[in-house]
Order: sequence, then C-alpha cells, then structure tokens
Amino acid sequence: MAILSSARYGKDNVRVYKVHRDEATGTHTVTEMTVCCLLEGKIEESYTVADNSVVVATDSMKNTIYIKAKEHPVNPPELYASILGQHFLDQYAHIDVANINIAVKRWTRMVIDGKEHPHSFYRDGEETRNVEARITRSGLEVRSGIVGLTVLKSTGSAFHGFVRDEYTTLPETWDRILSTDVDTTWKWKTFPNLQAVKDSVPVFDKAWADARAITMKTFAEENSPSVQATMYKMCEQILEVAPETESVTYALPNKHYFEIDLSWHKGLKNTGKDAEVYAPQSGPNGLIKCEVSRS
Ligand SMILES: O=c1[nH]c(=O)c2[nH]c(=O)[nH]c2[nH]1
Repeated sequence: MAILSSARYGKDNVRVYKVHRDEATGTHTVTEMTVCCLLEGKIEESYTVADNSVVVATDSMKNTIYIKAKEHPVNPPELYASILGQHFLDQYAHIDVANINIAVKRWTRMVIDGKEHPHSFYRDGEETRNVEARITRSGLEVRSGIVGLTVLKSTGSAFHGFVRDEYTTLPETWDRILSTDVDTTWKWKTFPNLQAVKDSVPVFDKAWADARAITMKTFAEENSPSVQATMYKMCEQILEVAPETESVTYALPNKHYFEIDLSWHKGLKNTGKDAEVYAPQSGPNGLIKCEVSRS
C-alpha cells in the first residue's frame, strides 16, 4: 500500500519585469524578479487517480503572476508575494496553501555626469533580495532575505583555538583572508491576514536596508574570530533593529584562499607576512549556518 504523504505543485522560474513611469518627473523605476508559486490543498486525486478536475494548471498560475503584477504594486516583494498567494486561496476553495518565492535582481540607476539617469540602470552584482511566503487561511508566514552578496576582507580575520588532534593539519592563524557569499533571512511574526501585511509595508524596505548594512559593516569592521562568531553578531543586530522579526538565519560558505609556497623558485618569499599571491579555491569550502531567535 502507498499513501501520498505530501504534495505541492506549481510554476517555477517565472521571470517578470515591471516598469513604473512617473509622469510628473519622467523618471522610470524598474523591477525584475523571478517568481515560484507552489500550491497545496485537496489535490490528492490528481496524483492518485489521475483526476485533473482539482488541478489549476501551472500555466494559469503563470498568467496569474503576470496579471497580479499588472494590477498591484510589485514592491515591496513581501507585499506582492502576499497579494499573489492570497489570490489563490480566495479564488480556489480547495487550495489551502500558496508558497510564493521571489528573487529580485539588482537594477541600480546610472549616474551620468553626476546626475541620476531617469531610465538607465546597471547590474551591480548578482545579489538578490528574496521573499519566501507561505500563505494559509490561518495566516501569512513571510521570510525576507538576501542571497548572493559576495564579500571579501584581506585582513581582520583570525581562526585559532579549535580542536587539535590526530585529524588536524590546519595551522592556527591570526590573519587570514575571509570571503563568503551571504545568504541571510529574517522571519516576520506571522501575519494574521493580508491587511496586516499591507499595514507593515514600510518595515520591509527598512529591514532589508538595515540587514544589508549590518552585514557589511560587521563584516568590514569586526576583527573576526570565526565565521560562527561573526554571523551570530550580525543576527543579534538584525533582531535588535527589526522588532517585528522572530528569527534571523545566515548560511555562509567559507571561501578559502590558500597561501602558495614559492620558495622553491629562487627563494621567493610568499608565505606568512610575505604572502601576496594566493590560490582561490573553488571547493571544498566550509559552510556555516545558524538561526538566532528571540529568547
Ligand atoms: O571561521 C571558521 N570556522 C570554522 O569552523 C572553520 N573550520 C576551518 O577549517 N576553518 C574555519 N573557519
């Protein structure tokens, strides 16, 4: 005997671009995002007995993503995700949950001859602003975040005092390169309904800007004793500045840069205090994760 223990389906990788044209100033503002929409509900029969009468086609979900982007603001993405998800619950009585994930790409306004250009933008990094929303009839669970913010510091990072035994070869260091691709999320207290999300609109952009600034300032200024200790400090600060959040997570790869001993070539000094040329590693890499909640 078999039983369908869990199921969700929908459209992934729906790419959407929206322009807002300010008629008064002639300034355009653009948003480009990738949306994933997965529905849950009374859909068992579509899997178990091939009954498609319960299936909202994933093609219709794609259409709905475009239509809701036309009808409503797409910023902040937390609001658009909530509006989109709520639509599926309102429209289809047998759908219980809409899982909406959004990744917003960067289009930063060009500055030409010292002036912000009204309609030209550039991609300043692969970092995205992300939202994961789970919309149910008992509330909206929303997690915001940043993915793919790549950072490096050339000093101001140490790692020593770790376990030394017969498996250890890594030397202790008081000065190393630290580099990572930041993946962080902050979870909002569950919203009871869509109106509560609408009422919270101003806090979403602020939390994103604060989390980004805290990540970079802490990374840059702290004399890091480890990735673990640095990320915990970042979490604490985000919880502090965003009181509407419940918890914060970080997942940070430790992207290693190895010293290269070149002494075999004419006695070249390139290790320790003389290290200048390093070998960036693709893998293996460390991967350090944490979630910090209010106590
Ligand atoms: O910050 C670090 N944390 C670790 O857990 C670890 N492990 C390791 O080999 N290097 C590092 N660096």
